[in-house]
Amino acid sequence: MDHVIKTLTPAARPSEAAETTAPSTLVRPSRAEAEAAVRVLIGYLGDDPDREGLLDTPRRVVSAYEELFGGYHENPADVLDRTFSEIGTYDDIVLVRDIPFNSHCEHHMMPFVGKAHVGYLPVERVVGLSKIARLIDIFARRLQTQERLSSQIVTEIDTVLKPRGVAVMLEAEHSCMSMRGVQKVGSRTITTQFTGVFRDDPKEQFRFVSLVRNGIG
Ligand SMILES: Nc1nc2c(ncn2[C@@H]2O[C@H](COP(=O)(O)OP(=O)(O)OP(=O)(O)O)[C@@H](O)[C@H]2O)c(=O)[nH]1
Ligand SMILES: [Zn+2]
Repeated sequence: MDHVIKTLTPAARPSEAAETTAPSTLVRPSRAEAEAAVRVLIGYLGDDPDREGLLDTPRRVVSAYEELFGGYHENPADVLDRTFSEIGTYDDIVLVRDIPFNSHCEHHMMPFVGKAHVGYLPVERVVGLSKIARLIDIFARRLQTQERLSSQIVTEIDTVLKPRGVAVMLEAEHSCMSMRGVQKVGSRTITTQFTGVFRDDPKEQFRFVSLVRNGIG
């Protein structure tokens, strides 16, 4: 399975956007408990957590995880709350392509790394281009599936900007498939999700894919 092309069913619901945010009833373990868990893992692997080289490792691992999974503590709507209306009569596609991202699959907690391409058809207002990349990072820095990451990006842009349509394509390599398990180095998974005009009009969908692939629609 070298290339998997998946077109998800339409209309990811707005509630899905919050799906990977920890429910408020969940008691968050302390940092000391998280570091102790890393010590247990080191011991389970067969090494000595008290040897010099590993003494500081639990602290480092928890700090790294706080950074890699910082998306749980950020609100995607905040990123998109600033929009601009001085766009003249522009109403055609805005497409940001080749946005690098890295995330972690929720099944193995191993990285999947790739590129995102995001387009939308604005209605009167546009969002700062960098905010699209920031939005991707907020959702990517959580435990994810590539499918849900795709749908969350689309749903958030659709909900906040209310454009004529949103299109997203993610292409990524999953290290749980390359470094372990089935060990298929170089296989890429492609997911797409469309709303509005991109979902309903095959010509617009084709134009998005052409712009992503060739830079011309
Ligand atoms: N659909 C989907 N699957 C994913 C994603 N990330 C990882 N997976 C898959 O999640 C599946 C988990 O399958 P399991 O059989 O429960 O776990 P496993 O025994 O470790 O499976 P293998 O990876 O085949 O060794 C694997 O097939 C992974 O390839 C993702 O983003 N989307
Ligand atoms: Zn995995």
